[in-house]
Amino acid sequence: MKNLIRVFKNKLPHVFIIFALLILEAYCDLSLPSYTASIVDIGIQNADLNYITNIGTLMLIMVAISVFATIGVSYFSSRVSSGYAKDLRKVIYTKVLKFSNHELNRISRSSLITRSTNDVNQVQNVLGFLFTTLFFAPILGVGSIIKAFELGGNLSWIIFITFIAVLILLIIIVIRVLPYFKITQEIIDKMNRTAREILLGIPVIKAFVRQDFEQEKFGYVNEEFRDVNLYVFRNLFVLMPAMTLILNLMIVLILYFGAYDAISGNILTGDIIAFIQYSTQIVFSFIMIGGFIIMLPRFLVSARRIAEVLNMELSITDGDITSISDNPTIEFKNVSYSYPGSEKETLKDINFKLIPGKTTAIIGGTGSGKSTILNLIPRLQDVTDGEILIDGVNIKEFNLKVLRDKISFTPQEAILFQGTVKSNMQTGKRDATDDEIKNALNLAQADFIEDIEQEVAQGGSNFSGGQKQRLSIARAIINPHDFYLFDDCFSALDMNTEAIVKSNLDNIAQNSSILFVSQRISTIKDADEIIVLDNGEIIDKGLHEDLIDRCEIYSEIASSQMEDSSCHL
Ligand SMILES: Nc1ncnc2c1ncn2[C@@H]1O[C@H](COP(=O)(O)OP(=O)(O)OP(=O)(O)O)[C@@H](O)[C@H]1O
Repeated sequence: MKNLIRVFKNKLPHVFIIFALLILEAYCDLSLPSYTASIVDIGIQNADLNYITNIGTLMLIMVAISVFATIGVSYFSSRVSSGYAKDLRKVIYTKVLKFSNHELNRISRSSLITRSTNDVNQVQNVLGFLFTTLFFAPILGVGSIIKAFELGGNLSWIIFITFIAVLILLIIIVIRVLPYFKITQEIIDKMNRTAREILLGIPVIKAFVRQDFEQEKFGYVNEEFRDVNLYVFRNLFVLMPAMTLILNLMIVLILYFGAYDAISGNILTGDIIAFIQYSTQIVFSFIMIGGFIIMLPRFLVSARRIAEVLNMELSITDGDITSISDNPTIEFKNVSYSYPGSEKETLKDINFKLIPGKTTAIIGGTGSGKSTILNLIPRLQDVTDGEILIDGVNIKEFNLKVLRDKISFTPQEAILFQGTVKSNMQTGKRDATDDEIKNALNLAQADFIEDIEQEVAQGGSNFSGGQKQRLSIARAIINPHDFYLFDDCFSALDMNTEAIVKSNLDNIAQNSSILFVSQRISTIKDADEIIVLDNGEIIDKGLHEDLIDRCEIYSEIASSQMEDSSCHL
């Protein structure tokens, strides 16, 4: 929770203003019943119109000040709560951007969305409520109790009984709904996850005619959410009528016993009216505090879920070295890797070097660990054993930004962002000029782009798979880097285009290290070193011609591709 409080610190000046306004509001509200009593007991009793007018004017002024203070409180509390929600969302996203795959596996992406939207909203709502009620209720409640006791000591027991009744009611409701607040947030996570999966899988769902099944799946979560909400609100809805009943019973009791006291001369009529007003204010304070107590568990559940994100220990930490020499060598030294929670080693004792000016390629069957090797270089995940060295220094010792600035990484899935072709290219080079963008598009053979201001839909859904690949290659080569990592991102290019793009790449990256991952022999056959990976282990390394002769797996892949696609090796 410390992180949540830290974010709140800059809101404190406004909180003090709110507090001052609340005291002003409470002072005005507390003075009104006394004035009413004076009008009844002095003004009406003595038929003194002048007195009634003076006190009445004073009451109007108090009401005006109270209204002014209420408006001020609402204004500042909405400023504080919505500003806090904005700051929270910002720190959550800043933190999430530092997450490695390890952290993203621990808190799912759909849960991260719920936490930064719905959970932050819950915190915002409770915060707004906190200022307008919880701060105000004790001031008004305690003030009213003092005033009520001053007026009618004999009737004070009625307030005590009312307090006990309200307390019992609140305890019953809190016990009944408390466990359901956590469940509600978890069901929202589940609903987001299901909806996201269905929306992303619409083409597959349609192709396999699975609409009914998916509808049923979503319907089930939806109904679960409705049932929990219904239960919670059914309990909460009891609160208001029950509170009104208690309030009315209290007024009847005061009138009944107050009448006895008035007849015996122990209390004045005006004081009974004022006593009723103070007692009503006391009950309203209880209601406000009760409402807050009911909202509190929901707030705590959401706050804890946000704190879990903010407190998440990062598995990838920054190193201190802030410079890397030009065109360094990367060396994998006895590297092994296991995914968190998996007992199996995905990579076992990997050794190879990326040398400036040379092209290295990795080939291997599905799931052999090719992408995992690539992810280790920009430290998207860290080795579990062994080390990766840059010019002899462990990559963990370098500042992450400095390290990643050296690397151009193109993942297997071509990821484009909503915006324009230009904005996507500028992800590769922030200040890329139009000419640089056009040149990169040209080198990547993305000649289908007529205008760099052309719109890119979310996820690049308005481009074909092959077009997306070319755009992501253009983005990767727009800025010179020391290392170019391509994870199977030539697979949708035809042989001719692939050859042109690779030759362009060789020209612009003459002194850099290039690492290709591919399942296609045609992509890798010209590499200076080809690494054959099988089941997480390097089974051979060398040139295409040598591997064809001596490596059984490599020659099998090569011959199967010759048969399948008449590829000329
Ligand atoms: N996030 C993950 N959590 C657990 N296991 C994973 C994760 N990602 C990959 N793996 C496992 O690690 C192994 C290697 O995966 P990797 O993606 O590196 O293979 P690959 O050779 O690139 O496969 P492909 O050619 O299909 O892209 C696979 O068995 C896979 O199941």
